[in-house]
Amino acid sequence: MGLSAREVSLNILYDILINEAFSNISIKKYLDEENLIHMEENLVREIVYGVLENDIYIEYIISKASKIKLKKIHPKILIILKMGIYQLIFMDRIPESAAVNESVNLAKKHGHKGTISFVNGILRNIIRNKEEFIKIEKKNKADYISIKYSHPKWMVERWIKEFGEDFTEDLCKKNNESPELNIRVNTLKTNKEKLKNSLNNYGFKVRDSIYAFDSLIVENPTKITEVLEFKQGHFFIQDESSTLVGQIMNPNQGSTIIDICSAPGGKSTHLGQIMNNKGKILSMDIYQHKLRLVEENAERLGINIIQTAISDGTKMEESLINVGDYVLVDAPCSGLGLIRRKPEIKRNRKEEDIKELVNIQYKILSNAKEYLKVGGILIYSTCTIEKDENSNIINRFLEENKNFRLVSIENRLHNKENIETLKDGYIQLFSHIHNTDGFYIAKLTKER
Ligand SMILES: C[S@@+](CC[C@H](N)C(=O)[O-])C[C@H]1O[C@@H](n2cnc3c(N)ncnc32)[C@H](O)[C@@H]1O
Repeated sequence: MGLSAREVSLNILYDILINEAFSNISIKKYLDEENLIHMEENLVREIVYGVLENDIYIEYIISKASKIKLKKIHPKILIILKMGIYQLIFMDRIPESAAVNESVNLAKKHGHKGTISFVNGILRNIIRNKEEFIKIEKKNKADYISIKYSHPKWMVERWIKEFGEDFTEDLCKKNNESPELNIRVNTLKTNKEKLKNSLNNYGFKVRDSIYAFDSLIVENPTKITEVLEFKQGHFFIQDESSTLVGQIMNPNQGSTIIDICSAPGGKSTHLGQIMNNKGKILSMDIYQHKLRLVEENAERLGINIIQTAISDGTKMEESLINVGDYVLVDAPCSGLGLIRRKPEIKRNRKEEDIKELVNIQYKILSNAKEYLKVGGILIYSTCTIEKDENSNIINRFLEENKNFRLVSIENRLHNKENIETLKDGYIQLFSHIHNTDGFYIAKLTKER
């Protein structure tokens, strides 16, 4: 007999929390292995994402309920407890008895007599005094936000300093809500209306996105990659924010584009689409295995003007100097704009990483400027909301390169709702304001 939904959830969470696996990859791997019915797959996703989103809060509850310190609890038993508490506190549709019994069954399989009564005791204690356990006794707002919305303290403090308390609370709250899936219509093969109709016929609920011309939002996307239109390359899964990069660059047909950090090819393939598959795109990345994804995606989408090349963007490629009509730096970044989709970022990302990333980003940008022809367009983008990785980088770059300036992107968005910086040549998107991933895009030109 195959594994139960909760056993699969335990394996996935162990993989993510202990082996630092990525949630999307681990979930796919385990769900592909087990043949769970649709409802059970949904339960797995709900428990896995729920525990990851609320990890700090759940640990806070355990620390109040357990005499044994968190670090002393066996990792598997701790995850079983977390899953049990998530079901008890955050899920309405699971009866308390089921949450306890299923957790005790898991403890029987993975622990011993002592751990069984430990799990049983803690969960029953929480049921008896729920209100007491969920109460957050913190006077300091940063501590409160950190526990309530399970974001590490350094992140909350950084954001409070940057954006203020209310903004940070709204952002952290939104980060724990499940995002909708966005797809980009491949206009080389179909159009928005045609694709909408086909997807509606399968029962998918689809609506237009706000800012991007070629994006659609799918409200019930389960198994969308199994439809014929996906296999035939009629669409690509890509957040609206990321689709705006190509839209803002808006390259002319026949141009030469250098995409320095291109894998898995979301933006390169979109640029190929905008250029009507005419011109040349050099898609580079530091990882060979990731470049294979660029090639696979280009093939599925019917784009043949992409040439891939392995290259470290921090090192100068002399052969590319003055070659690009357009250069894209979609830089490696802290990913703090993607927490809704990858909640494990909250746990794995460390504050010290940001400094290191800024160095890499600036080095890549400094090489990128050499690859651009005079009069060409340079786009810098990230999926983060950190000022150090975004506007601070661009301001420093402009300070040190007087031959570059920001270019207005006023007519490049379908809608201007809540965006006031279009004229200034950049945008910073936030999940709780724009309902997209947190994302930064700046458009610059080389004047001489
Ligand atoms: C934000 S992702 C790019 C996403 C891609 N542009 C897309 O739209 O699908 C950043 C990429 O930078 C690559 N990368 C990291 N360090 C790099 C470096 N030093 N040089 C070139 N690429 C690098 C990573 O492998 C990753 O694929």
